[in-house]
Amino acid sequence: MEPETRREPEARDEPGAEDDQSCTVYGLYDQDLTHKTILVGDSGVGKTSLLVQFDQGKFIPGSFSATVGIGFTNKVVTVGEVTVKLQIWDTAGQERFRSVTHAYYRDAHALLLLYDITNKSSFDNIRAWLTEIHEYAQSDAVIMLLGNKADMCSGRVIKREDGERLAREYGVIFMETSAKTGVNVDLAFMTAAKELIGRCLELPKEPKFQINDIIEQKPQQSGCCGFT
Ligand SMILES: Nc1nc2c(ncn2[C@@H]2O[C@H](COP(=O)(O)OP(=O)(O)OP(=O)(O)O)[C@@H](O)[C@H]2O)c(=O)[nH]1
Ligand SMILES: [Mg+2]
Repeated sequence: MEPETRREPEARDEPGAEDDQSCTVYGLYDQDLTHKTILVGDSGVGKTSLLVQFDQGKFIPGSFSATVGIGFTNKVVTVGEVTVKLQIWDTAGQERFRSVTHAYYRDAHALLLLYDITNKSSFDNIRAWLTEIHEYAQSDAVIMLLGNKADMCSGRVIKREDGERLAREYGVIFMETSAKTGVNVDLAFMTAAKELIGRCLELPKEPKFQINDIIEQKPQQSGCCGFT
C-alpha cells in the first residue's frame, strides 16, 4: 500500500518549533492526531450531558441514567489553523468505578473536572478529585474546573466566586457551564484544546476565546444567577 503523503505545514519551519521534543509538533497538523480529554467528577454532575451537548448540540431531559464504566467520543475541532481530533472519555462518577477510571487518567492530556452548582457535596469533593488527578494523571495535563448546571438559578448553592477561588488555589482553569442551555460548553472543550496546542506550538494566545462570544451564540434561557 502506498504510504500516505501529507503536505509539510509551514509552521514546522518556525524557529524553535522542531526543538521542542516534549510535543508532537509535526503530528499536530495530522488529522489523526488524538488529544485525549477525560471528564471526571461526582455522579450526576452532568459529565455525560456536557459531552452530548458538545458532540450533538442537544440536551436530553428526563430521568438520570448513570454511566457504567467508561465510554468515549471522537470529535474533530479546529483551533486557528490547527485541526485536532479530541478523544473524549466520559467516566462514571460512582465510587465503585473509580479503580477502572483511574487507569485512564495517565493517558489524558486534559481533564475536565465537574461539580454541580446546585450540589454542595459535589463541590466539597473537588479537593479529593484534584488529589486523585495529581496522583494518577500526568503532571503537565491541562486541568479545568467546571461548575455545571449554571442554568439552575434557584437551586444554586455554590457561588461562582467560590469556584473561581478554588480554581485559583490549585492553578487550574475555571468556568461555569450548562449542558442544558449549552452555555460555555464549546468554550470549555475548545479552551482545553487550545491550551494543549498552545503549549506545543506556542501559538499566540490572544485573542483568547471570550466567554461572551459563546453566550451570545447561545443566549441563556433566563437571565438569572448573575451568570454572565
Ligand atoms: N438543569 C440541568 N440539568 C443537567 C445539566 N447537566 C446535567 N443535567 C441533569 O443532571 C442529571 C445527571 O446528568 P449526567 O450527565 O447523567 O451526569 P453524570 O455526571 O454523567 O453522572 P454519572 O454518569 O453517574 O457519573 C441528568 O438528569 C441530567 O439531565 C445542566 O447543565 N443543567
Ligand atoms: Mg455519565
